[in-house]
Amino acid sequence: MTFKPPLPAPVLIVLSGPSGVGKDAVLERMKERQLPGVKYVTTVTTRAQRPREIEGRDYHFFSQPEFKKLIEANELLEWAEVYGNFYGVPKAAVREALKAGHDVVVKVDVQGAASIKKITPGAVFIFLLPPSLKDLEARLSRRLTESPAALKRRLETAPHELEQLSMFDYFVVNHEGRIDQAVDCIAAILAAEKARVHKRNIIL
Ligand SMILES: Nc1ncnc2c1ncn2[C@@H]1O[C@H](COP(=O)(O)OP(=O)(O)OP(=O)(O)O)[C@@H](O)[C@H]1O
Ligand SMILES: Nc1nc2c(ncn2[C@@H]2O[C@H](COP(=O)(O)O)[C@@H](O)[C@H]2O)c(=O)[nH]1
Repeated sequence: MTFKPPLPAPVLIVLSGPSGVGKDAVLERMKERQLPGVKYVTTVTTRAQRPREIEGRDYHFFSQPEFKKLIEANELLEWAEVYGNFYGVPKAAVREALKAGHDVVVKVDVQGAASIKKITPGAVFIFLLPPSLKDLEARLSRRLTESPAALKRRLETAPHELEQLSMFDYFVVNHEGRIDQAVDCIAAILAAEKARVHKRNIIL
């Protein structure tokens, strides 16, 4: 008898969590650690570019009319208005990366995760959690990117987002000063998902 183990199927990871929990910090560390075969799809936003942000790395920065065109051309896997700006996931980039056999990671807010779950429940939904609301507030404040009013808005939204935990497949706690531990946990989830006997079906 000849035997070959099954080929692992590409996985679509949807990373979500309240603003300031550390999604970008975790993604940045994942990139630094060069997890093999993983592609990160940069999302599109109409939000103003922050001083240290780089076009194409942090976001694709679009004007509102340009964003509207993407919606009309059905080029976004999902889109949402978040804190007064528009954000969306470019469908073609996700599709092409999966087609090339890569595992794909996208970062969205909780409403984005809910939308993607409706479209393709076969994605893997990970909720990044803060150790406490106090830590979340400290992180968002330290980042110095939000006006006091915007900070308040984001912090008031967080408890409602945290109530959506049951929608997710996994939670990962981003403990203070332990980003690598969160990355280890995501890498373990990815490894387990790739070893599934019954593959998840990704429909885009
Ligand atoms: N484990 C951690 N320990 C300490 N500080 C952290 C940790 N993770 C992230 N931070 C810091 O917390 C702040 C918020 O992190 P980050 O910008 O990555 O959050 P985010 O979830 O991507 O936010 P948003 O949803 O608003 O884009 C940053 O200053 C980041 O350096
Ligand atoms: N639904 C979507 N949410 C997205 C997308 N890209 C980013 N985000 C989330 O928006 C908020 C605000 O982000 P910020 O950079 O202004 O702090 C945060 O939760 C992001 O994760 C997207 O394509 N769709």
